[in-house]
Amino acid sequence: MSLDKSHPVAKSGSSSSSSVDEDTHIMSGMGDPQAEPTEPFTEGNLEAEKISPFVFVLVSLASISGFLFGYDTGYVSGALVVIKEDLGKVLSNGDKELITAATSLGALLGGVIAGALCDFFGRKWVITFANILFLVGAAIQCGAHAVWTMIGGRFVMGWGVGIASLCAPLYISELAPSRIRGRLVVLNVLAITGGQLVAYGIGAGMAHVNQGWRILVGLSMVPAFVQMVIFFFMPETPRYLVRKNKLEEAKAVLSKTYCTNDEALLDRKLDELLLYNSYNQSGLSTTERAKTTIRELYFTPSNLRALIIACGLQGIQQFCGFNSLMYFSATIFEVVGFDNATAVSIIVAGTNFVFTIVAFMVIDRIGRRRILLGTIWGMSLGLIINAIAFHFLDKEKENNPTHELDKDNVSDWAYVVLVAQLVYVAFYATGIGNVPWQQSELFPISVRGVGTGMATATNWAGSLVVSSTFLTMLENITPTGTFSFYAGLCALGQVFVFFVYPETSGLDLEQIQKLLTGGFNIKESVRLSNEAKKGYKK
Ligand SMILES: O[C@H]1[C@H](O)[C@@H](O)[C@H](O)[C@@H](O)[C@H]1O
Repeated sequence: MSLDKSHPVAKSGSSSSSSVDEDTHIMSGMGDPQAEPTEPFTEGNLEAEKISPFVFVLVSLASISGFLFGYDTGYVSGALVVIKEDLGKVLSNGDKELITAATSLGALLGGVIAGALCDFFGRKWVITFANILFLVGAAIQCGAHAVWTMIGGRFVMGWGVGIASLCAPLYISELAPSRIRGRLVVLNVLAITGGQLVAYGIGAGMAHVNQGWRILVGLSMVPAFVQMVIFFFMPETPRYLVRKNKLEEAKAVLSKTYCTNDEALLDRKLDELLLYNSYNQSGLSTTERAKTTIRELYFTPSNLRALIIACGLQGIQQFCGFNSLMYFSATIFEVVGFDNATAVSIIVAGTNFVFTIVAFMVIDRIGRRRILLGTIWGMSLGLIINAIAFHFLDKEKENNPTHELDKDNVSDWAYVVLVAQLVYVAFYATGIGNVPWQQSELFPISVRGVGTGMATATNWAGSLVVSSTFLTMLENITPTGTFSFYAGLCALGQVFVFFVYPETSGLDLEQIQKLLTGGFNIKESVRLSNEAKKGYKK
């Protein structure tokens, strides 16, 4: 198979002057570092061909991982309320925190190693493995009669959540045709937010059922089992197969994901994948491989840029404080005086879900960067209004200490809190709630596993910090102080996105990695993205 030098990816000397080649590709098989960001896709390119419905089937099945991520992080808030003395004693706040945090901690550890596992065993087998962890974790919890058994079960499940949170979007983005890659990854986030919503709903339904929380946990085993069985029959991604030098298998998967049997087009795509995805580390010991990969991640400037963007976006997603709402919204609404706080918190989860659908519809058309720049400021706005409303609520309470007990007379400021939080959630779900999960597209295959592992770990570390400090912050610096603090962090996030996040929508994975050579290349990325979109068939 010959390398087609006229192909945009292989061609050099295009118009981008910003893409000077300062990067040195350490490993062999990494493609021509002199190559510039590429031309838009046109006729005669596989990316311009029709997309097979088969892709949607594969992606939907992979998104069961997202559903489990959402369900397993979501059911805890409902379960904690109804466990009562089922674990041998009344749960203290400390017990509740440990039960909640055990999953985030497991996910943090799972996220760190998930990328390396994916590179070693293949994407599909790691997703299968995550399901085993989901099943074992759920079984331990269902049979738990002591707090520490429950914590152990949540911890095992957390490993599954962390691994799946990296592996499912990685699988999807490596399989997806460029023009709809963003949407397909959002489909997984839609499954996450859907899983959270379902968990809240079932949790509310189980609220008065004796030992109902065991059913709530046990139900999570159904999708885990189904996905585990199905994944035995799923294909690997073409990019992973190329990496493993299984070219015929890669070509067979490509011909299924695009509606074409055109050998020339398929070969051309394979050439392009080979240029960027074949990665020869044979002959190196495991330690040498690890060292080389880490060196390549940190010392190749384009990879370091990818890492800064990926970790930065995941950091913003968590440190904007969203999960404190996700986990504690019922508590907040109870404090501001709503009678049916759990029902109100379902509205928060529902808004998160609905606006992820909005993201699904616009992420490839409008683009990741523009969506983020158009939404993060709205999160700050929602948080500031929230902070102001809490200020006046506190004033009202000072003036009328018995007001809190008067459930029939909810203050107007409580409604302002509700609306402000919904505004915040809507902006979050349209943008930063899903864009960071596009992380795989930033890294070349040689460091994709480790790079996305670091970014996923940043996400779970952020989630752990925010959820374990939120209640203390409310107490020590008041709700007004807490929400103002998060509003400030969102503003910093907006600045970060403006300066370092290039537009990646419509670009091929291989184009993006080229783009990050020589700088963040924001202007060039916007130009390439616009041209790529023009080149697609209607
Ligand atoms: O993308 C998801 C989604 O936004 C969830 O609602 C949130 O709980 C997760 O932390 C996040 O990673």
